[in-house]
Amino acid sequence: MANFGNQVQFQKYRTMQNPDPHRLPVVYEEWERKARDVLEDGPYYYVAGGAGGGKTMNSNLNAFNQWHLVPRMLRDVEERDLTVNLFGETYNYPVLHAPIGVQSIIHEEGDLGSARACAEMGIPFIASSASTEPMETIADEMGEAPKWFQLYWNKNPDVTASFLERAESSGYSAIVVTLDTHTLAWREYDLKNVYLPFLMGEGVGNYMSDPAFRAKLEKSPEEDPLSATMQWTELFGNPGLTWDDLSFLREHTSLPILLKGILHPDDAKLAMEHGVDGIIVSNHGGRQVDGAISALDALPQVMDVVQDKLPVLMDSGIRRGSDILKAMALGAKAVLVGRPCMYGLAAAGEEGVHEVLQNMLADMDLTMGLAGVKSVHELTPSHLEEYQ
Ligand SMILES: Cc1cc2nc3c(=O)[nH]c(=O)nc-3n(C[C@H](O)[C@H](O)[C@H](O)COP(=O)(O)O)c2cc1C
Ligand SMILES: O=C(O)C(=O)c1ccccc1
Repeated sequence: MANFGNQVQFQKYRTMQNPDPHRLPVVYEEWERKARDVLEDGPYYYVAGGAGGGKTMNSNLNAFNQWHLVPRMLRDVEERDLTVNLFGETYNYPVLHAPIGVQSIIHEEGDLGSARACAEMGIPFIASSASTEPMETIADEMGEAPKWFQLYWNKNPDVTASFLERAESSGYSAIVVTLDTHTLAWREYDLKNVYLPFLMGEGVGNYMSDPAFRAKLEKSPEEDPLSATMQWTELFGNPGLTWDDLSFLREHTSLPILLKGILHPDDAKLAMEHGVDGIIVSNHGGRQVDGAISALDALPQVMDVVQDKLPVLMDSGIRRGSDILKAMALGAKAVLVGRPCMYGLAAAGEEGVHEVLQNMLADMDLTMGLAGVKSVHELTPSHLEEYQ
């Protein structure tokens, strides 16, 4: 059987016989442009904007240009292997859908459209704590397909414990704890546009449906949505947490725990000392600390500390197939794709997310083969040259 990339590529060239005037973009930048065309300023900049002046958001992309692949020849790359194993599960591709909140502001299909696209491809969908649909609805929509849950660790331990218990009992197989967003950063465009989706009741599905959250309210969210939203804003983030608090999570879940937002090698060391199961090197797509190190630049330093003791994943800046290969050559076991999926969702709902992921993986598979690499497991820094 032909490899994934060849199949997708051939299927596209074959449409030459009957061209579709409404076909979806192939060029990545055209997805961005399409999203800009269909979204109002508020939601568009909520997705596309970064913290402060967007310096880190730009460095995330530029960092990939610092590294060049050095292709090797005559290495029998006829049958290529893209599968990865994480926490005892084998996944089709080294790619996961990044946790993204408030997807209802992007397209009416929202979280469920993205979740279905991932389910169809066997790509783990990381459901956000800030999804508009409750995690159980997303899980039902996905059936047996792989799914992880992202935790925003809030100020109320009962609500946090309840989220963990709900995630485990509704079939999620890992917990991603996002540490870099205990407070929303200074986001110039959202402030300019006076745009905060939660105040309009978007992205709060897990909270409004949570028994521990509801127990704290005088009136139910159905009776008094505004008070419930105010309660949410007070509870959402917990800037007071420390490393010692991690034991609380372990007590409330038996699932693997990954920490998302690690950039400093000393934090990677602390993560290992505190017994977590995985690390995600990320700066949240440059949406939190403007001027922060790019995620790709942080990766080698984290790898020096972690080596192969824990799986390290990364996100922030993955746009094309070669980006995935570079991140993996520097040590990432898999990558998370964020904004590109949202541009796909904006342009064409579920079909758009599917298309964006499929194109990126086809590009990755073909590029990998052409670089002389037969399996994602073979990728090492020896496939790269740093541009001085
Ligand atoms: C609109 C939007 C919402 C996001 N919401 C969440 C979230 O709820 N939880 C989370 O851990 N990360 C969230 N992220 C960060 C992503 O998981 C990921 O780290 C980031 O998008 C990677 O950067 P990139 O998309 O530029 O590659 C969000 C990102 C965007 C663009
Ligand atoms: O906007 C974000 O980056 C984000 O992570 C978030 C935070 C709270 C709710 C929804 C999304």
